[in-house]
Amino acid sequence: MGEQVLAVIGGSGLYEIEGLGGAGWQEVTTPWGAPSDAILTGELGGLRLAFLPRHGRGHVHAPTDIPYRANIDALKQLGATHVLSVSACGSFREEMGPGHFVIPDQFIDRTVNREKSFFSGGCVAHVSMAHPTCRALGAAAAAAARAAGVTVHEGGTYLAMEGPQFSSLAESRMYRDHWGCDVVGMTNMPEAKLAREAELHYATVAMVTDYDSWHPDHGEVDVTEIIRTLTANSANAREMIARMPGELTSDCAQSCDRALDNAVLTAPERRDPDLVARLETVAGRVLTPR
Ligand SMILES: CSC[C@H]1O[C@H](OP(=O)(O)O)[C@H](O)[C@@H]1O
Ligand SMILES: Nc1ncnc2[nH]cnc12
Repeated sequence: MGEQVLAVIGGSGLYEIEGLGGAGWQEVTTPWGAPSDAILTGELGGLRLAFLPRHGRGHVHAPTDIPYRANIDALKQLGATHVLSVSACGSFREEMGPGHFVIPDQFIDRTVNREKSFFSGGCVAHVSMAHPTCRALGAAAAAAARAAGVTVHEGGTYLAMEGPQFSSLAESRMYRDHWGCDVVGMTNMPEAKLAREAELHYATVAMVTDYDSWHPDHGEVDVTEIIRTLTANSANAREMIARMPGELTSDCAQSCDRALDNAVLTAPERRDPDLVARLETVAGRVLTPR
């Protein structure tokens, strides 16, 4: 069992974290372009940690424009084995109120305008997304958040929408009443798909900021309201992250780290050498004879 390295992708409202030993911002280049920002690395309670602000410091990337592939590649280059996504979300459930954290175990991907795979013609691969999150990592995050005093809901379906506009009332009702979704956000797809392709353990902490627009007692989503809740959520997220070293285990029963076993269909002699070279970080384990 190699060393576990935790990557945290911070969402809206979480652009840096404090308390890392030997902290420094590292510029990382990737064959998929530049990541969202430099990556803050350091040590926390004996655990190596890498923190990447998904929208960049100062919130410069819109959900559609986030360089999702570069982010995952860069984190893996830095040795990440686990990726904990920390994201703001709207809630479709009365009981999942603003300030609560939800640990989804399913996603519905309604995004349409993003690069969703590292693989393509010249090296085709199909990984399973039946269980898109790492249960062990999600449970560790749930325990850390509860220890930080947060109300946590384990399990649920995250609807990933393209944005940047919020949902219409009809969409909000459809996601909630007909599709059975629990929370909505704009960024966890294709992030979760790419983490799976890169054989990383991935889980999301979806921090509720609002009731989207379906709730009869709450008005439509309002960004000012969201930001007010985001500030409190971000403080709780920092408390949760500080407790992750005590909760992270190597107990994954889903073999997230072997997701590419039997996934690559392109015959070795038909593979595009340039693409194979670009895939070295994410898929070198199965593509490059060692
Ligand atoms: C600030 S409201 C909308 C914005 O917040 C979420 O971002 P993230 O998932 O990175 O926390 C949501 O997905 C939207 O991008
Ligand atoms: N209601 C909502 N819809 C999409 N993304 C969100 N992020 C925070 N609240 C959201």
